[in-house]
Amino acid sequence: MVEEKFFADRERLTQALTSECAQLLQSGIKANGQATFLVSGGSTPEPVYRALSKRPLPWQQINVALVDERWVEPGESGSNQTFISNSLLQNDAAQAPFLGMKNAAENPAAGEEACERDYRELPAPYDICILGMGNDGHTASFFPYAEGLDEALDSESEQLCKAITAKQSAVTGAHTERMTLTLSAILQAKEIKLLITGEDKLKVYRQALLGDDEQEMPVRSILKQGLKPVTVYWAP
Ligand SMILES: O=C(O)[C@H](O)[C@@H](O)[C@H](O)[C@H](O)COP(=O)(O)O
Repeated sequence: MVEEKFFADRERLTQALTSECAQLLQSGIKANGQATFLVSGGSTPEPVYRALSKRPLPWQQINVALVDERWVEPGESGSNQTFISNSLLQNDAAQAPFLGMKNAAENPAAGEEACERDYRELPAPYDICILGMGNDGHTASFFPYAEGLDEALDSESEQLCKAITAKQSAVTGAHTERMTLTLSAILQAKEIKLLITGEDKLKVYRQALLGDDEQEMPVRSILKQGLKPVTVYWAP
């Protein structure tokens, strides 16, 4: 259940995805009085967030929440909370309620319970979940062979948030301690949108489609789950 939307350039991808998200959030609000928008960090979705922030939507009724986070304080390098504040939560969207993952605990494992409590308050099913993918085949904070990955990928788990210790790599840098939504939380989204750009990531994506080992390429857990449709957005 993977639909591919491939574009000639990034501008067109941004325009199309921005309009789709705006429409989906509006229909969520129409149906339920509010909507939930799950957002990933990363450079790929940034233009979409910036464009969406200028859309005159009823942002007070749109709950924005993180898909994953590095265990750093807001304002420090790598903070997805800060990235989302600076990209999406600007202009009209500055009024949107926001839920982050980083809390006062010393590390993600110690912060997992409090994070779980916070996310239980988030209205579900979620309207949209935006995911990215790294060249190592990770998505959210599902990193290859990470500690906590098996539990995070258990689609029958009732847990929404999971602490992850990634293996240090060029992709993680120093930020190996993470919090992530679990696969079962992501599958509570009505729309899962995986954003990738460039030829290298296209190759990684195609390679992910060919195999089954989720530890090796955890993005497979999203692409191969067969429970919820996933749309892959790509531009060169
Ligand atoms: O916080 C993050 O970095 C993410 O949530 C992560 O999963 C991201 O989506 C990919 O690493 C792709 O990142 P780029 O879009 O920067 O390539």
